[in-house]
Amino acid sequence: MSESLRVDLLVIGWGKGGKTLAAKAAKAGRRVVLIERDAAMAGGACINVACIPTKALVHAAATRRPEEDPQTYLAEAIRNRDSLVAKLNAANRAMLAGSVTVVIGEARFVGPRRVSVIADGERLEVEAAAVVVNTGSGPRRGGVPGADLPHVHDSISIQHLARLPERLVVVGAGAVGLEFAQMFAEFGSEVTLLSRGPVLAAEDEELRASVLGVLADSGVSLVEGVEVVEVTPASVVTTAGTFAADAVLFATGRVPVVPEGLGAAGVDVDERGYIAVDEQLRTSADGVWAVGDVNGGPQFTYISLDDYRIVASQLLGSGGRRRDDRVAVPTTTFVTPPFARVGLTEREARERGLDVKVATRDVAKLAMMPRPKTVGDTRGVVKVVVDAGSDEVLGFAYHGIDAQEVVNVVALAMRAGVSATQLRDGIWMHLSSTELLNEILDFG
Ligand SMILES: Cc1cc2nc3c(=O)[nH]c(=O)nc-3n(C[C@H](O)[C@H](O)[C@H](O)COP(=O)(O)OP(=O)(O)OC[C@H]3O[C@@H](n4cnc5c(N)ncnc54)[C@H](O)[C@@H]3O)c2cc1C
Ligand SMILES: NC(=O)c1ccc[n+]([C@@H]2O[C@H](COP(=O)([O-])OP(=O)(O)OC[C@H]3O[C@@H](n4cnc5c(N)ncnc54)[C@H](O)[C@@H]3O)[C@@H](O)[C@H]2O)c1
Repeated sequence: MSESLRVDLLVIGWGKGGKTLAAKAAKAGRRVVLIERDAAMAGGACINVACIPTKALVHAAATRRPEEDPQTYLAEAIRNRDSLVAKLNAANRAMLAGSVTVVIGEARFVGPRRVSVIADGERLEVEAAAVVVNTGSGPRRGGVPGADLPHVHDSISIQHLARLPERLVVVGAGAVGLEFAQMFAEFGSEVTLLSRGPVLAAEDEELRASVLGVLADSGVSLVEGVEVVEVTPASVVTTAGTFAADAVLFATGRVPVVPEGLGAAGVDVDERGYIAVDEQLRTSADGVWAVGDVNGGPQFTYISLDDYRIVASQLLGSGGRRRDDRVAVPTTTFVTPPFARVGLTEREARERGLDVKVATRDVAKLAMMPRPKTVGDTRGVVKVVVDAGSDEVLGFAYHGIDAQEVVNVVALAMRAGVSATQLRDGIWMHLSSTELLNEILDFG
């Protein structure tokens, strides 16, 4: 049997941007269908397999006491993570229940704004006035011999290991590589991190050294400037020698996940295979938008959420919001302690010929921010780059506790035109990590 539906909005994929849009549009009285291909992915990657489960494991690893048995501890951490994910997954289902028609099955375009899906053994066709593609990205697997051996993992499968590997080799040192390398070292594995080029190459040297220092202290052996040649059942063969491994993680970036039938829908992709969009996230097909990782923008949950705002402004509002409205977007890599940045590095600022004032401090030496001392983690370094003429904060990088919070304050200041002096003279709660701004920005 086959059924056909005509609705106002069809969302393909249960990602952050799409689910938020589906809920808002339904609340505004629109008829909305959301199609998700995997029942276990209710709520999308972030809550089920990416941000949240990995940060739960990072926290568990960082708080393991040396006397705790690594195998038992990992098993417990995985159980706790599973229980958290199950709760979030259920909450996400509940959020759309009763307002959005959710269909579980793989969506495939069969024409302009027309999609076909097999759900519960039946074929359903959905035609919509507006279609939003939110199908995400998937891990890029290593294209070397042996990369499909059973002990070779991506960022999802490595989270479900039955036993902690004695020796783990991590290939790729982006956010995933850094977070997992340190996490597994702290769980008790012997970890080797292999990187093609220098790790955190875009960062100023003080920050790079600080992050690499904590990785080394956690027991991660870093090898830079190396290419993987082959994976064997017990090793990773590289241009810099052979590394023993009973598990291997490929953390070598992401590839787009696009629905089949983009041609039938008139939706173009770019040279990397991501759906091509303009500054309002419109695709080449009228009435079709792409949000989240699949549109080739920065791959963060909060960017997918901002993509939602851009599409919502067109479908439910006055249509003004654009991608190029984004200013001072912060990032955080969740090593322990975390490393956050917003804006320019000193090197970038100087390369642009800007006249800058720069301050760098070790967290341990910040007299006006006692919080790290009270929680027993004084690792890290903080650096700020200020325009000497305008007093504008050009860049801020902080490796230390609460970095993911402090960077948001600085990012907001940069967006709102709050000067470095105003940030320095801010009345910041004692004890908070924000207090570091009172000290680091005091150039006097
Ligand atoms: C290990 C890891 C850790 C991360 N940590 C962070 C972090 O700490 N902070 C952060 O901001 N970002 C983090 N990210 C990035 C973040 O997870 C992604 O940017 C974000 O989840 C992308 O969401 P999205 O909106 O693109 O869609 P997704 O959440 O990827 O959802 C896409 C959905 O579409 C479904 N789908 C695909 N094709 C079809 C189809 N044809 N039909 C129906 N459904 C389909 C998929 O099953 C999936 O559920 C992390 C990523 C990884 C891999
Ligand atoms: N804390 C966070 O916000 C967070 C955490 C994890 C992931 N993410 C997001 O997920 C995405 C994916 O992360 P990722 O770390 O997989 O990707 P990435 O693109 O950040 O890093 C991949 C690294 O692997 C290297 N590489 C690629 N192919 C290689 C090969 N064959 N051999 C050796 N090295 C190779 C690349 O040069 C790069 O340094 C990122 O875009 C990131 O934004 C965010």
